[in-house]
This record gives sequence, C-alpha cells and structure tokens, in this order.
Amino acid sequence: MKDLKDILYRVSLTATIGNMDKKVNGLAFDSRKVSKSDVFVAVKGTQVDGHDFIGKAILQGATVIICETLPTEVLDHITYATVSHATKALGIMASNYYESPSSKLKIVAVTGTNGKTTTATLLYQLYMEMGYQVGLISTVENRINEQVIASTHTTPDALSLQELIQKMVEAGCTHCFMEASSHAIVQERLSGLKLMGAVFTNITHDHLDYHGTFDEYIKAKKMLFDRLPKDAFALTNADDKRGMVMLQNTQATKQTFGLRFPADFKAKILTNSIEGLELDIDGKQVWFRMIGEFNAYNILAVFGTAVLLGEEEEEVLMQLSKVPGAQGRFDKITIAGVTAIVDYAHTPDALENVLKTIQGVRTGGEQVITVVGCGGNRDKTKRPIMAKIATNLSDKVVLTSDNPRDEEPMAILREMEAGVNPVDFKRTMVIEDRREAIKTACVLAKPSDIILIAGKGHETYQEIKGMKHAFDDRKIVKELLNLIHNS
Ligand SMILES: CC(=O)N[C@H]1[C@@H](OP(=O)(O)OP(=O)(O)OC[C@H]2O[C@@H](n3ccc(=O)[nH]c3=O)[C@H](O)[C@@H]2O)O[C@H](CO)[C@@H](O)[C@@H]1O[C@H](C)C(=O)N[C@@H](C)C(=O)N[C@H](CCC(=O)O)C(=O)O
Ligand SMILES: Nc1ncnc2c1ncn2[C@@H]1O[C@H](COP(=O)(O)OP(=O)(O)OP(=O)(O)O)[C@@H](O)[C@H]1O
Ligand SMILES: N[C@H](CCC[C@H](N)C(=O)O)C(=O)O
Ligand SMILES: [Mg+2]
Repeated sequence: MKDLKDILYRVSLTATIGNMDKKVNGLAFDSRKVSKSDVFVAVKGTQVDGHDFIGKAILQGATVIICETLPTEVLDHITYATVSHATKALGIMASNYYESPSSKLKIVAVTGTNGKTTTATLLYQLYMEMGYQVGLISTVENRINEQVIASTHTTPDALSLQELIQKMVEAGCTHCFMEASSHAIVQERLSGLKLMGAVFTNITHDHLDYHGTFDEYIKAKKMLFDRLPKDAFALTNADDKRGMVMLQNTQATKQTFGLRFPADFKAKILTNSIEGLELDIDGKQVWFRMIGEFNAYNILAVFGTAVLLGEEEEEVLMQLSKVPGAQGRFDKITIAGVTAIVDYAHTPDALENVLKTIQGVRTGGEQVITVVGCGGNRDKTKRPIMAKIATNLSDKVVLTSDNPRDEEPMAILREMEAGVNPVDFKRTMVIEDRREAIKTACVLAKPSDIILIAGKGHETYQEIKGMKHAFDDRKIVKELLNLIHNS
C-alpha cells in the first residue's frame, strides 16, 4: 500500500472532497481493471468518457477518484479530487507510483511520421553492441535487454509506460530508446516522463483522421520538443520542411542532422545499393547494412543521438556498421533469382521512398511488382494517393487488403483504385485476398524481378472484422516463391 499524498505529489488539484490521508493499493484508468483500494482516474476518451465509469470503478473497489468534473452524487467513504487535465495527472501519478523510474536512466524519444521504429531499434542495437543494458519501446516489440515483451501500441499508455520503464531500471538498464507517436503526445501518455533527448525524423501525410488537419498533426509532434527540459537535447532533421519548426519553442539544446542543408551531423552518400549504404560521415567512410537514402537519415539521427549522449564518434560508427536494423523494414528474400522485399511502408511518403530506393538500386530491366493495401479504420485520404504512387513507380501493381479492421475490404480497395490513372488500369489488379495477391505477384515474377510487399512489414496477423488471423508476409512469400519457382 502507498500513501495517496505520495502518488499525488506535483499533481495540481483544483478541489478535493474526503480524506486525503489514505493508503491506496494501485492505479487504474480503466474501470474494468480496478481492484480493491485503487485510485481510479477518469479520462475523457475518443469513444467514451471515463467519468461515466466512476460508479463502476467504486463498485470494483476504488476508494479514490481523480476526475475533471465531480459526479452529481459523491459518496462519504470515497475521496474525490479534481484536476484540469486527467491524462496529464495520470502520467505524473504513474511516475510517482513507480518512484520516478525515468529519472534513473537516460531516455530518448523519437517522433516523426516515418522512421521512428527504425531509429529507436538502431539505437537499441547500437547500445547493446556497445555493451550497455538497454530498453526499447517500439511498434514491433518492447525489449529489456534480450527479453522481448509484446507491444500493443507504438507508445504504451502512461501507466504501462511507467511500469515498463521501472522494469528496465530493475533490470539494470542505463538507456531506453522509445517511439513517441503523435497520438501518444496528444493523449499525454508521456506526461511525467523525464527525457534526455528527443529526435524528429520527418513529417508527411498520415493520421489526418485523428488530428483533423496537417497543422494540428505538426503541433502534436512539436509538443514533444516544447516540453523538453533545459538539460535535454532536441535533435531535428534539417532537410525536412518542418524540421526547424520543431525547435522553435524548445528550451533544450538545439541540434540538427541532414544530407543537404547545413547541420551539426552531416553525411554524404557514397554508395547506395541493394547491399547497403556507404556514407561519408565527418571524413570517415563507413558501410551500413540498411538500404536507401531514407536510411541515411535514420543512421544520422542515431549517430547524432549517440554523440549527444556522450559516446565517442569512431566507436559509434564502427558498432553501427554491424547492426541489422528493424524487422520488416526492407526485409529482402531472394529465391530462384526473384527478390521479394517486405516493408512496413504504410504512408504515401514511405511507399514513395521505398519504391524510389528500389528504382535507384535496379541494375537492369527487372520488373518491379508491388503488392499493397491500406488499413481500415485509419486515414482514408491516403488510399488513392498510395495507389497512384504504386502505379507510377512499379511495372505491375496488385492492390489488396492490409488490415481492413471493421471496414469492408472491397470498399477500401475502391477508394485506392480511384487514385489509379485510367491508362494504368491494364497493369493494375485488385485481389482482395492478400495471400492470393502475393501469389499472383510470385507467378508474374521472372528471375531478377523485384516484388515489393508493402504495408505490414513485421506484422504476424491480419485484422479482419475484429479478428486477428495469423498472417506473415515474409513467411507467405517465401513459401509461395519456393512452390512456384523451385518445384
Ligand atoms: C484513438 C486512440 O488513440 N485511442 C487510444 C485511447 O483510447 P480512447 O481515448 O479511444 O478510449 P475510450 O475507449 O474512449 O475510453 C475512455 C476512457 O474510459 C475508460 N473506460 C472505458 C470503458 C469502460 O468500460 N471503462 C472505462 O473506464 C478507458 O479506459 C479510457 O480511459 O487511449 C487508450 C489507452 O491509452 C488506447 O489504448 C487507445 O488506443 C487505441 C486502441 C488505438 O488503436 N490507438 C492507435 C490509433 C494508436 O494509438 N496508435 C499509435 C501509433 C500511430 C502511428 O504513429 O502510427 C500508437 O501509439 O500506437
Ligand atoms: N527516415 C525515413 N523517412 C522516410 N521513410 C522512412 C524512413 N525510415 C523508414 N521509412 C519507411 O517507412 C516505413 C516505416 O518505418 P518505421 O517503422 O521506422 O516508421 P515508424 O515511424 O515507426 O512508423 P509507425 O508510425 O507505424 O510506428 C519503413 O518500412 C520504410 O518504408
Ligand atoms: N501504427 C500504424 C500502423 C499501420 C500499419 C498498417 N498495416 C495498417 O494496419 O494500417 C497505425 O496504427 O495506423
Ligand atoms: Mg513505429
């Protein structure tokens, strides 16, 4: 049991009712997860309002309620406290509950439309190579050193986040690299977290369904930098149109990276091939296993972060050249001369980058066959744009399902098709079943051709109408290429 007052340390309360000298058990913001003597924090969500579940939380055993507005009926044996931002309060309370874990290790958060998982994972792999104990919080997985903990979100909710960091501290981690999604920033999942630094990769079209306008989306990302403390660093991509905007109001030390504009961390691409990248960084020529110009940016972000955290430049470059990168990001499988690339490109910008990279590393007359879909219950405006990019930059395209979620798969596909130029209809197919779509690409491919399977990367399931079915692009394409080309 803990003292309620300790959990409320630094939370600005606007009013209180009842006994504040209480001992409490745990903390919850979901009434379904409340146990005896817990504090329940009522949060206004996108679907429902947590304030409607205060009664239920009390029935489940909550003895303290933190809320923005008091319920009409207050009970004698319950303590109530009001706050102006329940989500902000939740983060601070979670940090207090777990005894401020983020002040016991160095945390760097990475934000941006694309490249968060890649950058955070490269940092994790680099620091592991350098012999540190390291934590990772990412879309693909969370890690405490070698231990893998399944990930449900790109950035976990405030309570799970503080608990995870506390486990990292317990395991002896000195560093933690994490992704900060724009949803997480707006929903204050990072409230109460002490950061050593934040990195901005880039910003392009995504999530307009949630943020409403591109300006609001930019503001969400910028909030991460606005809230950094003075002793942290803010590292931004100088080549991104919005890179400098991120640093406008930060108190942190401003640092930049880039390939084009003047920057603190600069590189020149010497070789960009299907085998990897050769970069000139500060006069040193180094090979990396990652492919494509966009990965040169990710590498620079990682290099800059490590140097700003106090590592020695040469050591960083030497170790970084060994690391494999994140799963499902430009994963290359070659069978019987056909190369399949599985990539998590699920935004217009990412798809364009990956296809341009493939165009750039093509050596002869290979065909590029792209299999791509768009997720359901997500930003609809990207659908026609992604189909257009796929047809513009590929020889043949198979439009298929991604995770249709609750939407009708064919309705999503019709929205994608609307972006295809009529002159490209002949080389564009629509096959709803993703496995059949991959199979068609494998049948169409001749030796030396390249198949790009975009959108799902590391995912091992397909979500259709609330059900997650086992589905792994990498396994399926391997099996089909072997069946079609090796038998
Ligand atoms: C749209 C969105 O971001 N939703 C997130 C949000 O939930 P919400 O606001 O919709 O919650 P709600 O269902 O309205 O409920 C409001 C409150 O009532 C409580 N409640 C609800 C029901 C009940 O019976 N009792 C109860 O107490 C809930 O616990 C909650 O506190 O807060 C929840 C807790 O943190 C998240 O799990 C949930 O993520 C949903 C599942 C989700 O799919 N989120 C995606 C879009 C997301 O966050 N993605 C980003 C990555 C995006 C990217 O960059 O690619 C991520 O960080 O993963
Ligand atoms: N720096 C970058 N700039 C543009 N595109 C990139 C960059 N890095 C990776 N990509 C492309 O974007 C895809 C997603 O990359 P990654 O998973 O690293 O991004 P993310 O920001 O974590 O995405 P999410 O928002 O889904 O968590 C990759 O599969 C690749 O195609
Ligand atoms: N973090 C992203 C992942 C999208 C991946 C794609 N496969 C999809 O399902 O749309 C999101 O939740 O929007
Ligand atoms: Mg990610």
